[in-house]
Amino acid sequence: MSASPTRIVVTGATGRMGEELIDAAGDRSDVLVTAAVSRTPGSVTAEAAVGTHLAAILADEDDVDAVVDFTAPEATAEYAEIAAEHGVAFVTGTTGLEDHDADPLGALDAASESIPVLHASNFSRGIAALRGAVREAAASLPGYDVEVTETHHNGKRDAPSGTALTLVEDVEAERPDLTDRQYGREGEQPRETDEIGVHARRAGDVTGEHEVLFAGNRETVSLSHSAGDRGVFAEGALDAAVAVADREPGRYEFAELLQD
Ligand SMILES: NC(=O)C1=CN([C@@H]2O[C@H](COP(=O)(O)OP(=O)(O)OC[C@H]3O[C@@H](n4cnc5c(N)ncnc54)[C@H](O)[C@@H]3O)[C@@H](O)[C@H]2O)C=CC1
Ligand SMILES: O=C(O)C1=N[C@H](C(=O)O)C[C@H](O)C1
Repeated sequence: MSASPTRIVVTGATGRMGEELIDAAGDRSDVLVTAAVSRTPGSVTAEAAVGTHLAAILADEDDVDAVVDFTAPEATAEYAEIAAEHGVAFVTGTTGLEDHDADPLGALDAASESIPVLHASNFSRGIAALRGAVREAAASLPGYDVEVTETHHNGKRDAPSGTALTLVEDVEAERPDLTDRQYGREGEQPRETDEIGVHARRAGDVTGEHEVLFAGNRETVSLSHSAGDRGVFAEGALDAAVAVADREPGRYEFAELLQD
């Protein structure tokens, strides 16, 4: 007999990722969307309870295992706290959390004292593999210039992307000499050796592209990833929800779950 499905609540349910999560969950037997939370109008396709407030939904719904959240930093801060109050695991892919007034990163840390919490700037397995390759290249190409470029659809709110910032951190971990993040360039600005360039492009309906370029010693190495559609992220987030729902309270990493 198969195990019972992980019961999830999707926030931001009428957003691009919310819709994708509900679609992807509909094709799986290991997750069940029991409720959808949306503060903006739109139709929710799941046969699930629909509400505007996560707290009310969690008070009404029994046996929810995890909240899966792709919204906005202020919402993620609020929802993490509510999930913790109800003892429900919290999986979020929201980006732009750094230096935000609502302190979403602090809220995730606080919530992780009582529930499992997993935040990933990118839930694609391809990006998890790219990160490993980037760390390896950064370690074995000392002194090379590094430039990170991302391209996303014109509806994206934050820049640079959360994934680009994660890739920059991966490079910096191996290259402590790169202390100056250079977000775009203009005017007279010759490149300094301690710079790591970070560039964001917004155009049309591009799902998400990332490139890390290493250049030096008369050669270039380019490591890149392109997401074909948002289902890639939705699948990874649902895998994460299934994997962490029953774990001990704490912070979890997407890459570590892929190794289990
Ligand atoms: N980690 C990953 O793999 C991925 C992360 N993302 C991130 O997920 C987030 C959402 O992306 P999309 O779905 O494209 O955005 P979207 O704009 O299509 O949807 C956002 C949803 O959040 C809701 N929302 C926004 N502000 C809110 C608030 N203050 N309170 C309650 N609900 C609120 C909106 O009503 C909407 O339903 C972004 O931060 C994006 O960067 C997107 C794709 C993949
Ligand atoms: O907003 C998006 O669309 C995406 N956001 C994430 C990010 O900021 O890195 C992940 C993915 O690239 C799509």
